[in-house]
Amino acid sequence: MPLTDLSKLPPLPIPLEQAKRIAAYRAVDENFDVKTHKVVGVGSGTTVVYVAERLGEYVDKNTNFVCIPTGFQSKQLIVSNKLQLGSIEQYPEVDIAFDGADEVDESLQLIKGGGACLFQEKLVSSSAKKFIIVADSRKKSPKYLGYNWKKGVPIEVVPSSYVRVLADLQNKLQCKSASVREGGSAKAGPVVTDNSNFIIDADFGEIADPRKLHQDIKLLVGVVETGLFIDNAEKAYFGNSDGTVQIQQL
Ligand SMILES: O=C[C@H](O)[C@H](O)[C@H](O)COP(=O)(O)O
Repeated sequence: MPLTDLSKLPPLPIPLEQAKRIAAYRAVDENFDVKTHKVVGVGSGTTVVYVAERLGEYVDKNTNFVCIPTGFQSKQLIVSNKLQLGSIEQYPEVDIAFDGADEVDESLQLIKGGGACLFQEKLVSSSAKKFIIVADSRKKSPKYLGYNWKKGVPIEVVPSSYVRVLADLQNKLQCKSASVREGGSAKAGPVVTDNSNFIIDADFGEIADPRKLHQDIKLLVGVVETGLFIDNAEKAYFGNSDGTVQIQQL
C-alpha cells in the first residue's frame, strides 16, 4: 500500500498532535531507508506514537525490518502497528532510532525521561548508527537545557539508594532542588520505571555544560542513568501545528 500523502493527512482535533505527527512522519520519510535499515529503534512518549504509525505504513510482504522497543509503551506501539518486535539483546546494533525529547539545545544535547523512560532509550539510541529526534516546536531550547524544561533532569536510581542520591545531588552537586517523582493520582507513592527503579527529578536551572553535569551525576552511587543525552542525536524534527517542520542538525 502506498504511503499516505503528507498533504492529505486527515486533520487531528488537537493542533499540538498535528505538530507531533508531521514531525514524526517527515522524520521517518526522510531518514528511514526501508531497503538498508533492518533494525529500527522505537522510543517512548507521545510523539513517537506517530513514528510507529508511519513505520507501520512501510510494512508489506517485501519488507523485513525489526523494531527494538525502549520500554513497555514502546513495545505496545510496535505490536499495535503490526511491526516486527525484536530486543536489544538479539539486535545490539541498531541501524536507526527515533525518539522524542523533553528539550533539545542548540548542540542537539537533550533532556529526556519526562515520561520516566530513559535507561532503555539511552541503551537503544546509543546503539544506533543514526538517532533522530521528533518533537513539537516547544521542545527547542533557545540556548541552554533547562530553559524550557523546568521539571529538572530526570535521573533513574536504584530504589534503595534514593535517600543517598538526593543528599549527594544537593551536597556534592549543589542542585537547586531534587525529589523522587510521585505517581500522583495515578499511583500512591513513587513512579516505578520499566526497570523497577525510581526517578529523581533534579533542578539545576539552566545547564551550560550538560556533558559535565551528566558525568558528575553518573558518578553518584545508586544512579543507573541520567536523562541528559550527550552527543547522541544527529538530527531533530520540530513540528508546528500549521504543518511546517523545522529541522536542526549538526
Ligand atoms: O520518558 C519519556 C521519554 O524520554 C520521551 O521521549 C520524552 O519525555 C518526550 O515525550 P513526548 O514525545 O511525549 O513529549
